[in-house]
Amino acid sequence: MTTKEVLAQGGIEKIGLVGSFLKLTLPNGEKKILEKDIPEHTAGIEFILNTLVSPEYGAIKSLDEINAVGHRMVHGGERFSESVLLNKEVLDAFIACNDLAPLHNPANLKGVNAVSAILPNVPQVGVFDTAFHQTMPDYAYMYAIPYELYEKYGVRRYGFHGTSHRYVSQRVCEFLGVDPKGKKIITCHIGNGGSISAIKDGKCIDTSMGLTPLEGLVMGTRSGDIDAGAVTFIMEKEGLNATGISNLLNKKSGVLGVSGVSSDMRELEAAVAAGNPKAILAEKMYFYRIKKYIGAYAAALGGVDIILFTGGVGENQANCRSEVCEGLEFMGVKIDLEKNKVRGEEAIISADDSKVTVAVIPTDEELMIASDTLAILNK
Ligand SMILES: Nc1ncnc2c1ncn2[C@@H]1O[C@H](COP(=O)(O)OP(=O)(O)O)[C@@H](O)[C@H]1O
Ligand SMILES: CC(=O)OP(=O)(O)O
Ligand SMILES: [Mg+2]
Repeated sequence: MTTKEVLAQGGIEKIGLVGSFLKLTLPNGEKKILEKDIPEHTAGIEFILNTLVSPEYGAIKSLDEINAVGHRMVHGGERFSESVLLNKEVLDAFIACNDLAPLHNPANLKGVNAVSAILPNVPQVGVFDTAFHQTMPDYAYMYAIPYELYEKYGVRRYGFHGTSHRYVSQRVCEFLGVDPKGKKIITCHIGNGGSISAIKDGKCIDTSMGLTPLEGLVMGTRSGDIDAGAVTFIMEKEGLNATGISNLLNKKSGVLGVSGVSSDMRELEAAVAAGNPKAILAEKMYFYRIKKYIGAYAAALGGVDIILFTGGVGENQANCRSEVCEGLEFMGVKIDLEKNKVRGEEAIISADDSKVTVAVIPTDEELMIASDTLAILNK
């Protein structure tokens, strides 16, 4: 961690399915796919650790070299406003949030348990997606529904991708050589899931995701904002129960649902280039929603100094950035189309005479997790 050197990077896909594999990037940049039957998460963690120490791919010589393990944990509710050392009491509080993120939290816990089983004496740290957003004021995080639903079940807006919003908002200030104090920043994390945050003096004051990662932007397969009246209407017309409507809005909507083509923005771009009208519509909706949130957050912040793009789409797709910023000249946003051609690297993409600085900052949630873990270890 002194040099922040990446020794190995990778992830397992298709756990419990046919054709599961570990995708690995070696320090020299070489990519490998290691196919392996991985029925559940503990076997997956075991395979990762064995790969780390194997002579062929070995990044380390022995598991004894691992001083700590940091985990991305998605929903920490109101309990966690910063990263914490994991112990039984903390994990019980985390499990209590399972209902709020049924897709993410149980999987996170499996990762923790697997590491505990294999490396019982190594400290583990939890880094929560929701933590950075805990500074939102109540009038931004409350829903206008009966107050007792907040008291009984914690129904409120929490926000997600907080580790990414925290990293890029700090990093952009380092990159530009400015102090976060006094700065108004809008961070656009646009990946498979997408969210936007408004950040004042380094603190989050609003973010587009809510109780769950469904609110806000149009995403790959998620609808984002939708009239709750439309939700109950569809449930009645289509005879859907809670699970049915949740699947429809989380997995079959967004650009996939509108275009019928794909949830992947590269494939959507290809369909747009081929003139597919539904793909063109889906793309316009996707960009328009981002623009609306930028306008809203400029108002919430009382102005904006920096707008930045991150995430798979935000880092790579130039026309997303230019379409989103088009027409925002009135608020001092002027993109330089030549500079905007950048892909996956830190850059300023606004014109020299743009009042607002627009930037691309590739996110690095892993570095944030490692840094938090080290800081807690050193405490
Ligand atoms: N070179 C690229 N050009 C356009 N879109 C890209 C590019 N690379 C990745 N993407 C898009 O980024 C999205 C995935 O973003 P990512 O941040 O990896 O998602 P997540 O972490 O939420 O799974 C996909 O829609 C993908 O098509
Ligand atoms: C919380 C969330 O939406 O995460 P992801 O974008 O990784 O699905
Ligand atoms: Mg991501």
